[in-house]
Amino acid sequence: MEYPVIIALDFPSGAEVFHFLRKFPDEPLFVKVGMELFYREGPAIVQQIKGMGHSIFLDLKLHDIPNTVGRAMKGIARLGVDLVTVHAAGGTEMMKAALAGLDQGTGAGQKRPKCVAVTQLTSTSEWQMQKEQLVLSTLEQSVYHYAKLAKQSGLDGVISSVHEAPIIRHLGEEFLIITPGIRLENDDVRDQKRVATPKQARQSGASAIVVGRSITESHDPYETFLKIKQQWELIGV
Ligand SMILES: O=C(O)c1cc(=O)[nH]c(=O)n1[C@@H]1O[C@H](COP(=O)(O)O)[C@@H](O)[C@H]1O
Repeated sequence: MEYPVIIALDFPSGAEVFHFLRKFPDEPLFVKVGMELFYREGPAIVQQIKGMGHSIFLDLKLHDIPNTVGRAMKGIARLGVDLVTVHAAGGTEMMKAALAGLDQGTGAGQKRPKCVAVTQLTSTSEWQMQKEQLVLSTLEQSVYHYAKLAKQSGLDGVISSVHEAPIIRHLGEEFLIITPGIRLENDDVRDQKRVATPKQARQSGASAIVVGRSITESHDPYETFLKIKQQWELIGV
């Protein structure tokens, strides 16, 4: 992807986002607006960040009946974002409805936002998945199964941990594999369960990484961002 390091803007308010973005030089970034920020600030925050020249991953992880998801995606496409998410657990009918909604909401001459499916969250362990979701396969099998359903539904890719990226890559070079749960060597894992470094992500065939707190809570976010980008770029593919 053009911008392989996506910064998760997990802040409680727009004011904090702009304070954070001022620490970066004037260059385009790929940033993720998630539920915390979007539910507080609404669609205006998307327009404001877009106005600064950044690409936007609007991560609202839609998971509802096909009709509702399709209609919601129609509205989301009108925001002119670059990437959106659904939960693969919503099923193929729902994922197809999401794409149809995005197509309907994309204006003439605009690009349809890319749509990727969350497989198993990186905060889920295999034990949890088996006990709480009653999915009695390995975690890798579940993620791969969801990735195949996403592909069959016509989606552009998936979100998974770095650990499942190599097997998902069998679904094709063009299929996007976006991997959160990224930590630098000595970082605290916190609520994540399946983590990896940027270097491991690149080596595993990920298309891009999502990094939140390692950058947002760093004493020098821009320097940490550059360090992560460098780790990514140093690995040949
Ligand atoms: O869809 C996501 O972006 C996502 C999926 C997933 O399985 N795990 C996951 O951590 N994320 C997001 O990636 C970001 C990770 O944040 P940090 O753990 O602070 O790097 C958060 O914004 C999560 O919402």
